[in-house]
Amino acid sequence: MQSATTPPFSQVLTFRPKLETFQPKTPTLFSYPTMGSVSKFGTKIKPLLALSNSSSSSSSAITTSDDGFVTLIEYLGKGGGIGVNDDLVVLIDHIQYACKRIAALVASPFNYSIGKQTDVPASGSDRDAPKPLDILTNEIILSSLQKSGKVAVMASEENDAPTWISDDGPYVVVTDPLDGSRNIDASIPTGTIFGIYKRLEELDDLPTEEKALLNSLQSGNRLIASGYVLYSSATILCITFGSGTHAFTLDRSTGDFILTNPSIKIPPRGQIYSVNDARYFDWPEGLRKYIDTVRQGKGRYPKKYSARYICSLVADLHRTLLYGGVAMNPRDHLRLVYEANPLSFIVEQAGGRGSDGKSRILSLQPVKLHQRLPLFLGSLEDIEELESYGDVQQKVNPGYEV
Ligand SMILES: O=P(O)(O)OC[C@H]1O[C@](O)(COP(=O)(O)O)[C@@H](O)[C@@H]1O
Repeated sequence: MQSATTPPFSQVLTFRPKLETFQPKTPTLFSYPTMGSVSKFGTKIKPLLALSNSSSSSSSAITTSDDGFVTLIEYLGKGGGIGVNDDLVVLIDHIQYACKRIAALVASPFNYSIGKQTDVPASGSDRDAPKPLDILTNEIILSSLQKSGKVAVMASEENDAPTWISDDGPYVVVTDPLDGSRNIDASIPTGTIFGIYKRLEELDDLPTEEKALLNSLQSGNRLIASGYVLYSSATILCITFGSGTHAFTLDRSTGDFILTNPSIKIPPRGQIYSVNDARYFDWPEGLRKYIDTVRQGKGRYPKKYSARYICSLVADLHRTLLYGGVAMNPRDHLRLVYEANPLSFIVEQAGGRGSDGKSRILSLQPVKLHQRLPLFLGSLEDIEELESYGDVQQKVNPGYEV
């Protein structure tokens, strides 16, 4: 039953937050600094280089504008995204727009009442019961993909089957519109994940349902782009087109994603493992040994590791990408098609590895849209060491409640 203060779900679906809504309408003590105005405070910040852990030559192909800042779309237009054609730029532009709307939504004072509405019951398929915000963000992404005119089919965590959009759309998009939505009431970071494939033209004559599914079950090896957007203290869009991994930070004053971390290189070793270790006694011997070893500083890297676990895949991965180490979920929980594959592509393009504990994720052939698997993402040497323990996939799954 709806409470008196909670809008009905149908109204919630028409809730369309705009970024401008969150700009102060009356003068306040604080006004958003624009990127251009930052230098007035005495420090000329160059986001292109300031946050980069890349080599200086890697961004030399990109021409910066006068103020030294490059937006995502400028970056694509100026040769940053090698092999990115106009169709793909249009698609990315629509995806970034959808993600800005989601960024506003997850930060909105109204999402509390939206989140309080009764969860939609799980369907018969192997999907978790979606939360209202999962459905809303799914609608936002779908609407942007439809408007782009560039998408044949969207496969989402929130739909039992892929949604056919247009016969002549050149691309296939797989997505988890709002990962970590269970964290939302506590304002813990969440994220959107997406992967882009080319439409398989050889399937064009098949019945719609069949070609929608087969297009969505492409192996991760065939991804032409993938990315995530992290909704945290900053909103960060991290993307790869197969020529490095690059991160852009949302400038809320202009609504632009600004290139802040070009050519991210994940450190070959980190000192952080990220896992829900309340599950320790359900883990197999190999995984327990690995964690016991590195936390005592007795592994190949002779330093004691620290634990960090946000329980929000995008946030845990983003930290891992920048600081190194391993982000993992050893049980069959995360999804191959729209979580593991896009994120593995990002990690590999940054010099790391995505594994199911035995094999490279991107070489796996998906057989089901909502297929689950153990997932290990991170620094190359850390993942290789972890895999060497052999037995790291958790088979026991008593159906945890939180
Ligand atoms: O309960 P666990 O095993 O710690 O799993 C937590 C993981 O589940 C997730 O919340 C994803 O689950 P959903 O796809 O159901 O949202 C991740 O963000 C997080 O890393």
